[in-house]
Amino acid sequence: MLSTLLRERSVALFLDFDGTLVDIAQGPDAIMVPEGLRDHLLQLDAALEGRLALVSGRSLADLERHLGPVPIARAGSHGAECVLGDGRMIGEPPAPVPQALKAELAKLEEMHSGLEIEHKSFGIGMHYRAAPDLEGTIVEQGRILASSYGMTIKQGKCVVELMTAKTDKGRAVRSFMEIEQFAGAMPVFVGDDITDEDGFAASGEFDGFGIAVGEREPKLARYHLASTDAVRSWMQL
Ligand SMILES: O=P(O)(O)OC[C@H]1O[C@H](O[C@H]2O[C@H](CO)[C@@H](O)[C@H](O)[C@H]2O)[C@H](O)[C@@H](O)[C@@H]1O
Repeated sequence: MLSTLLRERSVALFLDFDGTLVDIAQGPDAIMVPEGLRDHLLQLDAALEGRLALVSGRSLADLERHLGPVPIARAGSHGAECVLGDGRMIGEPPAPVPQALKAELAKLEEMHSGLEIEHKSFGIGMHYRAAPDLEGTIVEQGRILASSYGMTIKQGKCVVELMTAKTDKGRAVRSFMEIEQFAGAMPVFVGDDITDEDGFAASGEFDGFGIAVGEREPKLARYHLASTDAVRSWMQL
């Protein structure tokens, strides 16, 4: 339990969003945010003296759309945008998504029924959860587009993402750990997807560890929680 850990160590807690705090749904906008989650996060942040950070593949604007304003540290777009609880930004924001790419993706979406394009502040999500057979095609198209537009490609659960910045969740953890309020604490990163492995690895660099959530076989996590419900129970203070 987190409460036991907090009695022993000064902890910096990094929480992924989709698949960790909220259940995976059919599309990016179909998620159901559990009642009381925002208040629970605020309580946790207070108990951790500001050393809680959300680290999501979603943009910060999208996180806020689902959670409401959350004055806690958070990283969006896989670490491309990091802010502290008081709104101070860490680093520079990356480049926006090129218009020409948006136009190509609109055509691709028309061609493939079941493909959903998610427009994010600094990236694009190509979702194929509604048509899993499209995986090969979408991965291939993603590689071609990433190379033509000089973008970084990432794969997650039924999604191929193109990012304008070379970034990952490990970079977000390192950025926060350099800030005074996080420095010296033991990072614990909780996440369910492949992209969370970078967060697990970075936590290890600071003598911390990762906790994998759900059914995916993790590579670098030390512990495991079965579901988002289990995560929320583990986080009870
Ligand atoms: O890092 P996360 O907070 O876990 O965000 C990762 C991606 O999550 C979202 O996509 C995933 O969740 C959707 C809703 O449950 C699901 O339909 C989709 O198949 C998943 O890949 C989000 O839409 C992406 O932008 C995030 O990068």
